Amino acid sequence: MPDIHFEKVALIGIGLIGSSLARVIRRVGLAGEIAISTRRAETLARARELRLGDSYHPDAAEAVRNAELVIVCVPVGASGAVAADIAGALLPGAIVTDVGSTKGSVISQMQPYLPENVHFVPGHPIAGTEHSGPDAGFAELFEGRWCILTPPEGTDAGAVARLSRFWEHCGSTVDIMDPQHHDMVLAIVSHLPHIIAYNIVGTADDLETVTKSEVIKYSASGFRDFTRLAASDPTMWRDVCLHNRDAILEMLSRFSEDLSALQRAIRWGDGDKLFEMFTRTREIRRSIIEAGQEIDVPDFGRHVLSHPHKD
Ligand SMILES: NC(=O)C1=CN([C@@H]2O[C@H](COP(=O)(O)OP(=O)(O)OC[C@H]3O[C@@H](n4cnc5c(N)ncnc54)[C@H](O)[C@@H]3O)[C@@H](O)[C@H]2O)C=CC1
Ligand SMILES: O=C(O)C(=O)Cc1ccc(O)cc1
Repeated sequence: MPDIHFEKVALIGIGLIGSSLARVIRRVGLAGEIAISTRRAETLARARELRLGDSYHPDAAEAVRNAELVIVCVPVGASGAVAADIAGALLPGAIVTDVGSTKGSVISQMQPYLPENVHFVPGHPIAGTEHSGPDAGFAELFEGRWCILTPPEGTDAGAVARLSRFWEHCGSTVDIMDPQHHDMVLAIVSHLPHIIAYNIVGTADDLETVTKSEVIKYSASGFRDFTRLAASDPTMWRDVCLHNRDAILEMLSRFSEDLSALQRAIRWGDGDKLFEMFTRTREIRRSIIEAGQEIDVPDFGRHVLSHPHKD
């Protein structure tokens, strides 16, 4: 039995992250009841077929009624609308959290709606795949991963501790961070790589001199890695770009400057510069592996490619 237990947990949004949470909450025994709500009737029906929860609600406010823990698992652009929907039905003393990839924007969208008598502790599991929808989730997703919490100043320490313990039972290690800092860090380590992947795959697709079938046929593992990221959910990544705009633009402008320097070194045949740079970056990879962070995305969800998800 875990040392933390919620009588009722409500999951709003039941895609990759929401359904992974439902599975691990059930497996570990973190809740007496799992209530699920999501926007589309088909997705809710699929969650029911998969037996992800104990109750299913087209209306998010119904799902959160009497829930001690509410986890909002929707694309970041929808978090304000969800907060508006659930605000009037929240249990006094409940913990309200989310899993969004951006934090500053989620806080500014949700906080104005939330009553004073709930504990708002925004969160972000640094764990995911390129798949989406309720079929894509798996209970092990959060194992050995970080989860960042960004509680606003003055948040009740007991609520932060309870939510931290919850994520630890899901297999994660928790870090507490300022939301602005979170958004800057994630812009470089997660958002930019996805944007670069979308861009390079788009560039390859637009080429006139190289055919699409050649791109597919000869794609070496480097290009394949980009195609995995570029297959990620368009709604989710549109929202990330729109909702972490400043940090992403800052990182993109640094990236462009460095790319220009690289371009110049190639144009002028400056082998020393190229060698120096490629040697420096190699060290980062080595440090990641030494820190035990080099975990390939597991194959658990791959079969869902045959179940295209429409959300
Ligand atoms: N996919 C990933 O690798 C990761 C995603 N995240 C974050 O988790 C959140 C959810 O992402 P995924 O589970 O991957 O997305 P998903 O596309 O698999 O699932 C999203 C869910 O939200 C529901 N939804 C969309 N708009 C809604 C609305 N207005 N009201 C109620 N439900 C709504 C959809 O029906 C679906 O059930 C996003 O904020 C994303 O930034 C965080 C870490 C990793
Ligand atoms: O699939 C991958 O490689 C990811 O990077 C998953 C991911 C996507 C978004 C997040 O906010 C956190 C993790």
